[in-house]
Amino acid sequence: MSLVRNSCQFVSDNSKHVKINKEELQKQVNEWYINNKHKYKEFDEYECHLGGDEEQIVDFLFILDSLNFCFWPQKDYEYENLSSAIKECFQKCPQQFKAESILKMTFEEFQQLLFPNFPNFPLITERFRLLQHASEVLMTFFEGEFVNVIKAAKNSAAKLLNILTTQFLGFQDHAIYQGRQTFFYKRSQILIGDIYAALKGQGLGKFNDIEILTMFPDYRVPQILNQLNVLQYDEELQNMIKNEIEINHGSEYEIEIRANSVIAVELIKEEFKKLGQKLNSIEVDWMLWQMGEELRFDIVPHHRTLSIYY
Ligand SMILES: Nc1nc2c(c(CN[C@H]3C=C[C@H](O)[C@@H]3O)cn2[C@@H]2O[C@H](COP(=O)(O)O)[C@@H](O)[C@H]2O)c(=O)[nH]1
Repeated sequence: MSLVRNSCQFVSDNSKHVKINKEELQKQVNEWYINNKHKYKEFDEYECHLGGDEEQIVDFLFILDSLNFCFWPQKDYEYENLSSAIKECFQKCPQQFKAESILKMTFEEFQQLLFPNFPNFPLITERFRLLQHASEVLMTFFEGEFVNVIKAAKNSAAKLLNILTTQFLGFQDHAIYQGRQTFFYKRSQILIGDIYAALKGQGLGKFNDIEILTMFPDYRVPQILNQLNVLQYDEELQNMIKNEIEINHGSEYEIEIRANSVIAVELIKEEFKKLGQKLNSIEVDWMLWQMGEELRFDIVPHHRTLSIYY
């Protein structure tokens, strides 16, 4: 995706607080390659829980990835908890998350469905607002069906990304760095990646240009890259993260962390290619995200930014 790659490259070339250690990166890729770390776990969690109905699976992913952000402020509730809660709703009553039903849903019903034990879950009112907004867009432009958004993209990931980031406010994940627009598009790209992975590139999951997606700049992948010294932070930034001091959305720190994560994954992909292992950026992402998840209690803390984008 040239918007994301090109704008993140500019940030990486001009970063003051974050540096990519290319030697460390090469060393890591060789280690991962030898230990087959790039054979990431296939994500087939969806089918076994949603009976393989592809429309229901993409509806589930649209809801999930409209809400898939900022879990860190709340202990004992992570991505997996949200994924399971939404899946349970779909198993009990798939109509509940159709756009028409969401527009009739009260905030209390929403909170009870997805965050029953956390009435004050971080950004919970934002999550409800984003879901209602997305439902209004589906009703207004896509006859209330997310599957019509996918069909409008005609098997192009680039087209689907463009529709998601132009029609849905919640997916407009970009920032301004030294006056320039910098694109990340984390949740819209992860939504496309999830549709592709869950449907194994078939049917509604068939994209002729899936390789245009970049990694999904969240807070877990930079965390593992920092732990492995692939991403090096200046002392001030490293101390803020070590002391779990919040970093503002849109700050140079935050943008440089996210943009250098995007570029580091591109460089990792190139190193794998030199070893004869062709991977898409999303496959490198999944490998790193799973590593970060597994090690999350034993590695340096991740950066803490309150955001609806990741
Ligand atoms: N870069 C990247 N970020 C990802 C994911 C996922 C999970 N997705 C896969 C898993 C199964 C499905 O097949 C999905 O493909 C969640 N996140 C982000 O992490 C953060 C959540 O972390 P914690 O607080 O520990 O739950 C939060 O920002 C969330 O948005 C990914 O894959 N890549």
